[in-house]
Order: sequence, then C-alpha cells, then structure tokens
Amino acid sequence: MFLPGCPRDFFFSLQSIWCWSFWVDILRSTEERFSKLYYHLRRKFLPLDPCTQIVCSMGNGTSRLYSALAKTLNSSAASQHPEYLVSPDSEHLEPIDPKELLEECRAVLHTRPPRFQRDFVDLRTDCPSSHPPIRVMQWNILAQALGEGKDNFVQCPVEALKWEERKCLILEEILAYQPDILCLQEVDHYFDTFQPLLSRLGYQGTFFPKPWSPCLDVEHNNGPDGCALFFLQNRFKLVNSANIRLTAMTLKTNQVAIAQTLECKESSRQFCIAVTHLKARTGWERFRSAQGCDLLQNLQNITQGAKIPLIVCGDFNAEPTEEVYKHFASSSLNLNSAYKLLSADGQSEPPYTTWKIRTSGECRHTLDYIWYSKHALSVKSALDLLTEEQIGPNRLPSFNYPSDHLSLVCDFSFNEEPDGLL
Ligand SMILES: NC(=O)C1=CN([C@@H]2O[C@H](COP(=O)(O)OP(=O)(O)OC[C@H]3O[C@@H](n4cnc5c(N)ncnc54)[C@H](OP(=O)(O)O)[C@@H]3O)[C@@H](O)[C@H]2O)C=CC1
Ligand SMILES: [Mg+2]
Repeated sequence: MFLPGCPRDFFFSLQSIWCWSFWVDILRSTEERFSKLYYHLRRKFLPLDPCTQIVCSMGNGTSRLYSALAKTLNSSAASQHPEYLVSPDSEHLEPIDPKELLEECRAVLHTRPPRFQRDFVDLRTDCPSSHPPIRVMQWNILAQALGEGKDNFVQCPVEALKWEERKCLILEEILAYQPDILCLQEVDHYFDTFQPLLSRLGYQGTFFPKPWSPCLDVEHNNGPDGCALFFLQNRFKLVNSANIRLTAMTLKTNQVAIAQTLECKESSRQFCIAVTHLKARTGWERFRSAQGCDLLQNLQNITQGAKIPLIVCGDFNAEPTEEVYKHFASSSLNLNSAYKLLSADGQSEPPYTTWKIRTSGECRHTLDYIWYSKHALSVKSALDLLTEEQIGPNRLPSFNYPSDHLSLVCDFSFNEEPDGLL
C-alpha cells in the first residue's frame, strides 16, 4: 500500500482525504438511500409469505422443518407474493426444534465431507458459579456476495460456495455449539435466512448493515452485509441497544458496531455485549486504530465507565501487533482477550483465526477476538481452533467449512464477588 520513499503520514493523509471526499461526495445521498434500502430489504426478505405459516401450522416434525429451511433456500419466493410483504411478524412463526433443524441441514449436506471435530478446552477457573455459563460465539461468516464476487479465494471450488449448502454448514456450526449469544460479521442474508430461522430457535436478533457495503457492487447481490447480534430470549432481557456507525477522526466511516446491554434472567446481572467489523486491508492500520478508539469511547459511555461488565466480539482485521489491538489490551475498560487463555502462558493469541489463499498468495492471520472484562467475568472454556491438517492444503473456505474465518466460542461466568474494579 505504501510506496517506497513515501512517508506513512503522507499516505495516511491521502487516505483521510480519500475518505473525506468519498463521504462528502456520496454521504448526502447515501444516508437517504441507505435508510430506504434498509427498509426495502426488510420488506423484501422478511418471511412473510403466509404459505410458510400455513405449511408450518399444518405440518409436523421433519416435513414442517424442511419447509422452514426450504423457504430460506429461495429468497425470491417472497417476491412472488408482494401483497404479503407489508406486515413483518416473524415473532409469531412456530418454534423449531434445533435437533430437527440440524437433521435437515445434514440431509442437505449429505454429499459433503463430515464436519471437523473441535473440542472445548477447559480453562478451569477458581470461580465456581451457581448459574449456567453464558456461551458466546464470534464469527465472520463470509458474505455470500463477497465470497462469490470479490474475495478471490483461488483454491476454493465455486461449488463449495453455493449458498444453498453453505448456509446449512453455517447453521450446522451454530446448532452444534448452541451459543446463548451470537455475534456475526459479513451477514448478507439476515432477513431471508438468519433472522427468520434463529427467531424460531428462540433468538432475538439485531442487524446493522454497512452504509456502503461492498456486496452492493456484486451482481445479483442479496443486499448489504453488516453485523448481526442474536441472543436467546429465554436467558436474557434486552435493557438497551445501540447501533453505532464508527468514526475515524470525527469522520463517519463505512464500519459499524452493535452494543446491547442484557440482563441475565437467572442471576439478574447485567452486562454489555458488542459486535464489530473494522476496516480491512493493509495500509489502513491507523484508520482501524481510530475506529477502535471510537468504539472504546462508545463502550465507556454504554458501560457507565466500566461499571457494567463487557464482552466485545469482532473481526478487527488487525493482528495483535497493531495499534488497535494495543488500545483494547490497555484500555481503562480492563479487557482481556479470551483466546489468549488457550496458549501455554496465557499471553499469546492463537496463530490464526483466518486462513485463505488469494491471488496474492496465502493469507494466514489472527484478526478475530473476544474481549471481556477481566475482573468481572471468567472464561470457563473455549472452543479449540482447527488444526492446519484439518484446514487442509487448499485452506478456507472449503467443502467442510463455510467461511474463511473460524468461529470462536467461549463460556463465560460472572465472578461471584465483584470487586468493583471491572
Ligand atoms: N461507489 C463508490 O463511490 C465507492 C464505493 N466503495 C465501496 O466500498 C468498498 C470498501 O468498503 P469497506 O467497508 O471499506 O471494505 P473493506 O476494505 O473493509 O473490506 C470489505 C471486505 O473485503 C474483504 N477483504 C479484505 N481484504 C481483501 C482482499 N485483499 N481482497 C478481497 N477482499 C478483501 C474483507 O473481508 P475480511 O474482513 O474477512 O478480511 C471485507 O469484508 C469498496 O469495495 C467499494 O465497493 C468504496 C469507495 C467508493
Ligand atoms: Mg471477508
């Protein structure tokens, strides 16, 4: 990104100018277009076809579930019934049994190789908790439009990216670990797939699309990608929710975050959960750093100056050596990165959370993190990453694994006696 002999600051100024002129040029109209597009998409893709509801209420077991899954296979079905697109009410759709949906996914995937085995590593804490742990999943699921149209995964066969099957691999991963909270990036099938299905599994979801998603440049895209946050309604009550458009040096950027304060129904304890996806690519390190500072500032306010325990999940697009990582590690919010606990000394991040082969060559990086308030929360266990052997020579995504990023899953518990120093 940087030319030899060009000072980094000069280049960064150019980036800022690009960013500034980009937004000045298009933001005036984009804000308006964005909100129109957002509501258009909500209307277009919410599962409002009453045929689905009728099939669901008539059917039982597998056939009923197959209908639920099959419905999401063809999002264009909604457009055949435009008269039914007006009043979204997916909350009243019939619940789905996760085991039966998992069977349906496996039936769709019967020609694919079996799922990789990943084990939870027990991280034995001295803080036994009387309440069940809170399982959090962080995952950049790979936007369908980017995977097919922009990412240039040169060793991944196009058949491995077919949405009808890749969707089932993503659902299988979620259903296998059954997180209480799900933090996703690169979601470009929220309204037609994840919101309807996960709401029927008992989750409450929030989606915040990127204002100018690169997915929109891809032919036959399914709308913008963005961050999505889901939590199980039987475990948590939503206290407040904020959709944050990240700024860099006061300029609005194309990156977003969602932060929600939840209350555990069992323990009545509150905590804040946030999800983000920072700017990608080499050369944008200072931009990411500024976005991280903005997110930390927002989280300071939302957690009332670290009074409320915090979990932040994200694809930070930054290695641990980057400034934005250091800001999080040294923040007054007192955060630790959960996956460091898998290392022998508890101080090192995993060697990779994403591994792919692009035209530019092999890209193996640690970019995804789950940060948590280290004085208020403990990590009881964490899902181990895939080995190099499991990932295979063609890397990710593949017929076995649907994204170029690995899911991270942790079980958290509240420390029994908070010392007030979150
Ligand atoms: N119409 C207009 O006037 C303009 C439009 N744009 C649009 O904005 C987009 C940039 O949006 P922005 O949010 O900043 O996107 P980012 O640069 O943050 O990246 C977008 C996606 O590209 C993936 N990515 C990262 N590295 C590469 C790579 N080397 N090759 C291919 N894909 C990669 C990232 O995946 P991961 O996070 O997994 O690494 C990420 O999801 C442009 O692509 C363009 O579509 C931009 C300027 C002007
Ligand atoms: Mg990506």
